[in-house]
Amino acid sequence: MSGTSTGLMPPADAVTPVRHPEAPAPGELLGAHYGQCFGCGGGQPHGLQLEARAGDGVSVTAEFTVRPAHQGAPGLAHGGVLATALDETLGSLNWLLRVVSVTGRLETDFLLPVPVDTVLYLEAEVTAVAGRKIYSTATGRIGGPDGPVAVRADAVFIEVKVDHFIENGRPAEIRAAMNDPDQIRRVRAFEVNP
Ligand SMILES: CCCCCCCCCCCCCC(=O)SCCNC(=O)CCNC(=O)[C@H](O)C(C)(C)COP(=O)(O)OP(=O)(O)OC[C@H]1O[C@@H](n2cnc3c(N)ncnc32)[C@H](O)[C@@H]1OP(=O)(O)O
Repeated sequence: MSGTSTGLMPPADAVTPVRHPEAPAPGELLGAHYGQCFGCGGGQPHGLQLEARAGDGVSVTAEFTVRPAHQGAPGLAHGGVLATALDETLGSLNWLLRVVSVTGRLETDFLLPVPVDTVLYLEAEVTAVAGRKIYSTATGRIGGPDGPVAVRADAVFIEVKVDHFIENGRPAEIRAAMNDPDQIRRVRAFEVNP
């Protein structure tokens, strides 16, 4: 059973997550955090183009339709693509906390095969916060939002500053992002202290 790895257990001093007062309202579409993101960007034709919405508390929902480009076995989604869908949904929780964080650890259970053309109904929530560590969990259901859980994950995201991307990203893409007013707006929208 998942959720028991040492790195995924919140420490004793972890606190309950708090939804930022300026977080998008429940039901609001969050939009892509970066147009070239493989998980959510519109600029990646074979990407997941996952659309997440704010939920209640510190939670989000998202939908992802498995396309032929996402196959691993004939007619079935690749496990890495499903893990990406979970990772992306968990990453969009950043908008609710208004912090920038990156995946530190992602532990995934694959419970049911997911055929091409299936819509994966995803839900994610932050369960605890300890310093820069953000503990979260996600499920992906098939057959409808209340259908059986096909995939699930537990994760620890680590809060970073925007400098994390500027210092580590390839310069060409960083320059392009810094020159894109929409990108700057998006980053500011989920970073309290830019
Ligand atoms: C300009 C464009 C901006 C675009 C915005 C895009 C937003 C992105 C959206 C998301 C897109 C989708 C999502 C994606 O795809 S995000 C992409 C995939 N993830 C990454 O690339 C992350 C790569 N890793 C790193 O860069 C570093 O290792 C990080 C930054 C994570 C930590 O290195 P750093 O030197 O900063 O920190 P630290 O080592 O002092 O650790 C600090 C604390 O954290 C704890 N810890 C660390 N690792 C782990 C672990 N694996 N499990 C459990 N705990 C871990 C550690 O024990 C310590 O705890 P404590 O001692 O305090 O108790």
